[in-house]
Amino acid sequence: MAQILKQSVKLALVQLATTADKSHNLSHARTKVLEATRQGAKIVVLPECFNSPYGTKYFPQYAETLLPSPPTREQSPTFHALSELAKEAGCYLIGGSIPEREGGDGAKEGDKKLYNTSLTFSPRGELMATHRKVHLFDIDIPGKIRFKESEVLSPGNKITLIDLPEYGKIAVAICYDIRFPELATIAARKGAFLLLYPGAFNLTTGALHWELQARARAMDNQVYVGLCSPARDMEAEYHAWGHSMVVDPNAEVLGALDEKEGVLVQELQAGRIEEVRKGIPLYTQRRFDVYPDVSEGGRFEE
Ligand SMILES: NC(=O)CCC(=O)C(=O)O
Repeated sequence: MAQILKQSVKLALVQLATTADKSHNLSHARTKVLEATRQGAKIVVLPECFNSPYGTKYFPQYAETLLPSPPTREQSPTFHALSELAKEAGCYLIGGSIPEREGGDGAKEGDKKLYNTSLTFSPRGELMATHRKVHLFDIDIPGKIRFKESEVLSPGNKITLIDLPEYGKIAVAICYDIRFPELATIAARKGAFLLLYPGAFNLTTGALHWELQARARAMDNQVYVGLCSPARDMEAEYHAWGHSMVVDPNAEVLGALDEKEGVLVQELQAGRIEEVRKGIPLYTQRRFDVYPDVSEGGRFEE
């Protein structure tokens, strides 16, 4: 039987120090992505909101229009920067996420919906997939943190699975999406070898849940998981947790950063998923006579 990960591959997570200056963020991302590919990475991930500060008041200010695709350079400088960078670096580039403003002529500019959106480009610079964050980050922990993405953002409506022909399928979702295991399970059961989450947890939930979520999604589904955060900036309004990490199909942390800027490069081994699944054969032990098979559902188109 064909392996789920067809050949071993180096994955890089770029824990970028982001600023309020979009063009600086884009050129700095370029430097770091090229640093990753010089170390042999073929799949490179940027963090959630990698080209802007993270915060509801910033989303409208930094939003770019992506549709109809391809956008002009004026509509989306980030689309073009990522496309050119993927080509220059010769890697699959998961462009973290950016605030997106709905395109088209319909609504007035100020009424157009905003999304938190991730773009994935091929090594030829072609757009392969778009993921709009499905589960918006709305939490309120008294005395600690209140954040309501839904005050300005609209949710996406699909699961994003991407076929990288030489390696196999990956799934991309964004940060808070990781808390919803159904999404991960559906993607894994549809054949993903790797679940990627550009994300920006915070200092309250980060310590408690960041690694736990990553390892849980890996353990439940016996796949690789990568979480890519921005570096922490205590001068910014939102303090990201950092600690970007790669977890293997047996839920072991293969590598992790601290809170500072850094590039984590980790090899994902072909055959490792099968080895783990052979030892603990969840895949043949499910009881769909007792509970439903969630992977029979799932929406893949917006
Ligand atoms: N940007 C986010 O979605 C943050 C999610 C988060 O911090 C959490 O605890 O979940």
